[in-house]
Amino acid sequence: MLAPLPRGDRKCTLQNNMGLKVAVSCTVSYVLLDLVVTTVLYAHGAHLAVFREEALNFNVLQSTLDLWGTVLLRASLLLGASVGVSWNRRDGPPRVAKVSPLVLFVSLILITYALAKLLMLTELEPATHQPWSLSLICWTCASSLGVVLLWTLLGNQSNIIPIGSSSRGGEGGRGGCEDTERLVETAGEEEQEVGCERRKKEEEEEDKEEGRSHENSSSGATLGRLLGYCRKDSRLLSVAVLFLIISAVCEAFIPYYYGKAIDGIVVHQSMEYFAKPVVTLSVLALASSLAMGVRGGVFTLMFGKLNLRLRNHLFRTLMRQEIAFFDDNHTGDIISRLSADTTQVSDLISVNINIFMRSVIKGVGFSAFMLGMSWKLTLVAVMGLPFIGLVSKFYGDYYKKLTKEVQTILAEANKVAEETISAMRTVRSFANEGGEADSYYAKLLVMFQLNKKQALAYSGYAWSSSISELALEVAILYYGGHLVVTGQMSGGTLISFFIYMLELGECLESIASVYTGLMQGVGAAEKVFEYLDRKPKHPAEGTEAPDTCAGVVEFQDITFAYPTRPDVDILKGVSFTLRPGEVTALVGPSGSGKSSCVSLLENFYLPQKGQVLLDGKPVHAFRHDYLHSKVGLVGQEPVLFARTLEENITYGLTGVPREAVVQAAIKANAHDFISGLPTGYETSVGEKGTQLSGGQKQRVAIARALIRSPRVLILDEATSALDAESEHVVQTALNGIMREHTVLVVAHRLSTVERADNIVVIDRGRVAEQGSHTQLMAAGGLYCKLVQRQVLGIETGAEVLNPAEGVGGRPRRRQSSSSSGGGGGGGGGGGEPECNMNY
Ligand SMILES: Nc1ncnc2c1ncn2[C@@H]1O[C@H](COP(=O)(O)OP(=O)(O)OP(=O)(O)O)[C@@H](O)[C@H]1O
Repeated sequence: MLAPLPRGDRKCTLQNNMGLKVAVSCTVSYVLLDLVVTTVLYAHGAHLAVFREEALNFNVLQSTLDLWGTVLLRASLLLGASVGVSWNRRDGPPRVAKVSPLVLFVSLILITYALAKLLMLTELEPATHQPWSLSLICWTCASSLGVVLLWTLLGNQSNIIPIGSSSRGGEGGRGGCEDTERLVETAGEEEQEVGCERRKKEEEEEDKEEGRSHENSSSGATLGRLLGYCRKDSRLLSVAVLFLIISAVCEAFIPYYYGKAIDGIVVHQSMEYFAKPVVTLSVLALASSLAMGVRGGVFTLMFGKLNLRLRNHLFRTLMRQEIAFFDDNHTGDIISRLSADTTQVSDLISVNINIFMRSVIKGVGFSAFMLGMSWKLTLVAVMGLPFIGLVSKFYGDYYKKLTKEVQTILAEANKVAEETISAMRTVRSFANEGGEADSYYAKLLVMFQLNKKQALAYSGYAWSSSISELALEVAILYYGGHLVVTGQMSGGTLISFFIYMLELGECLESIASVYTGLMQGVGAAEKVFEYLDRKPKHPAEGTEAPDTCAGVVEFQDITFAYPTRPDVDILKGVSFTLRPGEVTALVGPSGSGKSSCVSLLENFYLPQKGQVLLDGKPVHAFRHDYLHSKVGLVGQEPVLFARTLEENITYGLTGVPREAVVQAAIKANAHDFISGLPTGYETSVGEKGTQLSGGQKQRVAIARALIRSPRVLILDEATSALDAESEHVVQTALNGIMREHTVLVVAHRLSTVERADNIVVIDRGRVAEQGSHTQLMAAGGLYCKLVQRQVLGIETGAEVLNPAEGVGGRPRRRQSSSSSGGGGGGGGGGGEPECNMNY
């Protein structure tokens, strides 16, 4: 038994039923109207005896009885569809929609036939002398188009089928599944599921449709915005457009004068008649080629300017984004927007719009000339064009679908290649070159299968389009020949007409191909604008820049989750203080949140609760450059840039004297190895500093931090990759300067931890305990257990730790560095006592 429909659903059902009824009654009325009008026009009013007369003496060249007959075909198509959708409200409309292309094809044939009839009838007497027949032909064309419209209307009823007949429900058309579940009390669960599945599919289809129509409307807006982007070059653009118009107009006249020249020889047989058009032709060709050259140059210049502006603007916008944006977006995607998409966008203006405008102007000019020369031949050409268009569209859609699939697979293959090549050392150390090559090859094979389909589709397309073009050309030649023979046209005009037609075909082809380019360009522009419009969620808008900075840092009741995983709190109510002249060590198991504390102090992210204060003010309140000159960071795996050592040390600073660079390098124990290099401070370090050892990289990174004389110095495991000797010297240097700074060390070495004034033990995002080494050892808490286990090898039952982790939570560096290749092993040779290994 069915429960009563909720009021909203009932309203919707009624509306949908109404829609279907309206569509069906419109169709039936239209069929009646078509029948009456066609009969009246055929019978020249009420002269019905004509049916009998023409049926008995039918002559296809003179009679319009066959044209009247087309009304029967139209009526049966529409009545059949109406009965179908009324009979089966659920499946009828989709079936009707499915055969829409066929109905369009039939309608085109009807129109073509009507136009052919017009040509046949005008062989007897001019069309103006046969008003009834002319009206009948016009009506047949119009009513055939009407069939397409009504067919679409009936097919669209699939989107608004009432809930009761197992379609979508709810006032807004959403949530149909839930609504139907409420409706059906006794229906089997299985049936319900099937219904829901179908409705989901329908919803998806509709979403796609909505997406497509939205795409169309937004394409115009994007194009407009892009043109607005070129406003600065509006003068240049107007020059380009002016020359484009000049060259297109000149080109449009050229075939006309070809015909005149031929007539001069063939018809007039006089050099005078021949020379005039040849001179005009030459002038036109010269003007057109000159204009074309200027136009091409100016458009290319515009391409360069637009590209420059877009890339510059986009890169600056990217630089402003918050760190979470880069956590969330794949580097490859960002780079592809910066390179491929911006190129496509500039192409859109410089190539596609250029060709599109040129083709449209030329096309209009050619059509006007063709009409002027012979409306009859133009009609024959017009009759063929829709069929060629239909073939192109059919194959074009299929080809586009295949291309999309190929691109998806290609992107996947590129991902494999990118990942493998960027991790080549790891791949080599696991001897997995073959495995990676195989997985790349597997992706390529899938692509090749699609390429085969593409090849097949292309042959089909090339064959059918060239056949249909050839058929049209033959028809034009045949009918044109007839016109020339019957004296309705000169031979020269036929040749001009033929050239025009071929050129028009080229114009239409380039409009079609440029349309794809335009749409791709618009798509790329939308992606670029999406980045350009993106407002950073955590903008660097602080303004504070006090003259003095004491360097007191307070973490006040911090609760923090990464924006990419907002549900997982990494830090939960963390509070501790860093004081000037003191070294604070952060220790704890891996993943406990130590580096996250560093990121918050660097203002990379905003905490959800609490705040990080520098001298009593939140870190985000400081001016971006000020904060980062007062807070220096030596990261866990310092990243160097593919520049010289000096440029790396002075990174982000300008006008730094060499002495300052050397001083910083001396403090970081980097000066000796740098001066030992053949080109010293001018030595390039290679991509990400791969031409240096891990220890050297870290010393350069320390120098980079020290050169700014920061008040707060963060050392995130900074000394872990140094050999014992280097570490000792760096440590001594750091000890010297530590008293001048507030130091936060994410510590992994017992020596560092022991020396710290304050040790903050973080466990699972909370401060487990804090104090000096002696205090914490005496307390016998987590810290004591960690130290005992690591130093003495005593099993303490501190299950919070992974056996491979230490005080700092990191796996033993010696093991990990060897497997990660250049990660940081260079200077980190053996020779350290066991208690000095990573905790
Ligand atoms: N960018 C990020 N997005 C989402 N989650 C992250 C991100 N960075 C770190 N995490 C998660 O936050 C948690 C804490 O990471 P964090 O790097 O702060 O730990 P840690 O104590 O420094 O560990 P380790 O000693 O191994 O470096 C981990 O569970 C990690 O998976």
